[in-house]
Order: sequence, then structure tokens, then C-alpha cells
Amino acid sequence: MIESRPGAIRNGEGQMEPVIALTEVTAELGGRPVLRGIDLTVAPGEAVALLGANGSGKSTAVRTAIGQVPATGGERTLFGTPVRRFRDWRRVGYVPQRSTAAGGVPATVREVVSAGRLARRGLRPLGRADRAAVDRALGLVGMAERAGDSVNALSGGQHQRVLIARALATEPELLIMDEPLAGVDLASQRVLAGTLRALLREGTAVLLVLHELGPLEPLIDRAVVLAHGRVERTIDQPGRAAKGDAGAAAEGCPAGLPESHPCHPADESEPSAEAELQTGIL
Ligand SMILES: Nc1ncnc2c1ncn2[C@@H]1O[C@H](COP(=O)(O)OP(=O)(O)OP(=O)(O)O)[C@@H](O)[C@H]1O
Repeated sequence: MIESRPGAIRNGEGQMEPVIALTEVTAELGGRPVLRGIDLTVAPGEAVALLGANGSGKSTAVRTAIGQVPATGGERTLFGTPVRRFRDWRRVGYVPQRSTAAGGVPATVREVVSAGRLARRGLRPLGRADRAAVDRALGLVGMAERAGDSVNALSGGQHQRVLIARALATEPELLIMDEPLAGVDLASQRVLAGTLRALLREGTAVLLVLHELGPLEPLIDRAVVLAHGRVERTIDQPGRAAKGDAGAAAEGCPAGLPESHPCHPADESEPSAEAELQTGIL
């Protein structure tokens, strides 16, 4: 999957270029140090979870990675370009933590999701490809039936789905979601897992801030645990660690899989991604 992925970037030695690379990154908020030297990489097609206690710096790490929080030290790149020079934002989909879809402005679900195409089409009217991407994103999160409704009439979990759909409509190569499972029921979490599995198979890189892995556990290639603004530890393939190598091999992941070849086995305890996508219930 990774080797044949279109648009994959390689450095001079033919190595896969990470889509996110943070090296010894430090950051402050309100004059206080929040990130105290973070190293984090996410490769194309890889799913990385940021874990840690409240206030450990997960959201700040993500926001620093995409330039929303200035770094006070260290190196940050997106797709191999220093973040301060990066402009290709259509390659990045970001679902922030606990935000609302329209901030009280009257807008329909479709309008909010269509905003995800802005980075691609600028101010030009929606074309056929744009409309198809919006429809696909609405279907993936099970909100197609609500496309014409005002976002102000949605529940918290439905808001979350619309924000995810807006990010998916961008058709990003890197999808970042900050606590996508918060306030989302278990059935919807499983559908989100199916959606992510499909994106990972297509080569999308995924960075998630999570408090627990839940149904996403089999998809995660690496969990990075933060504590007090530092990386406390890194767990490769936490789903396999929980089950043991034999368990992973039984699911189709060769034991000792190198990080550059992440594996996203189908979890037979859950409906397949395709089945989930057909149900469209998130
Ligand atoms: N705007 C701000 N001004 C000052 N300090 C802030 C600001 N935002 C966050 N902080 C502080 O930065 C630290 C890290 O916050 P951050 O939101 O990154 O943590 P988190 O790991 O994502 O937490 P949670 O699990 O609660 O979402 C916390 O101590 C928080 O109080």
C-alpha cells in the first residue's frame, strides 16, 4: 500500500518522507512552558495516537505541528517543508477538540461540509468533483439524510460527525483529529473505526488525540504517551502489544512488522469497513 501510494514523498536516500516530523519541539502558552522537547513523526499511511493525562500537552502538540501554536524551539516539518513555509493546506484535514460546526451562524450541514473544499477550489463555485467529495464525506459519517438541516439543530455527537465530514471532504493526505471519540456512542465509534480503516488503506496518514484507544486500537500503528509536555513512552502497535505477537499474526500482521510498513488488519470482532460504510451510521 505504502510503496504504490501516489504522491508519496521520498528524500534523497529514497526513504519515505514523514508527513509530520517534530524534533525537540518546545512551546509556551500564557508564558508557561507546555511542550518541553517533543519528538514525533507520522509516516504516510500510518496511524499514530497521542495519549496522556489531561493537560499533558496533546492538543498543544497537534496545534504546534500544524503551526497554530508557535514553537519556541526545535524543528517542525509538514510533508518535508518547514511549517512556517508550508502553504499546501488542502493536504491536511484537522478536526479540533470540542468545537462547533458553525459558531451560531445559520448554515446547513452540507454548507459546513462543503467548506472543507475551500482549500482546493478557493472561491470558485463547487464543481462535480467537489460535490461528489462532499456527498461521500456526508455518507461516510451517516449525515447524508441531514444535509439540508441547520447545524444549529444538531446534537453534540452529530456536530462532531459534521466536523469529521468537513475534514474528509478535503480528501486530505493527513487527517488530524483531536478526541474524535469524545461524546460519541460505541456504535458510532465503530463506524469511525471503519472510516479510518478505509482511509488508511488508501494511504492517508492519521494522527489522533485520544484518551483511550477503544475500537480504534487495531488500527493504531504507534501510541505516543505524553506526560508534562514530554514523550513519556512510545508503544508500537498497541493492539498487538495487548494481544501478543501470535495474536497479531493470526489477524494477518506479520510479527516484527517494520514501522515503515504499517499493517491494518481487519478486526473480525467488528463489521468490515465496507459493511460499516454501507450502513453509514456514525
Ligand atoms: N490558551 C492557553 N493559555 C495558557 N495555557 C494553556 C492554554 N491552553 C492550554 N494551556 C495549558 O497547556 C497545558 C496543556 O494543554 P493541552 O490542551 O495541550 O493538554 P491536553 O493533553 O490536550 O489535555 P486534555 O486531555 O485535557 O485535552 C495545560 O496545562 C493547559 O492548562
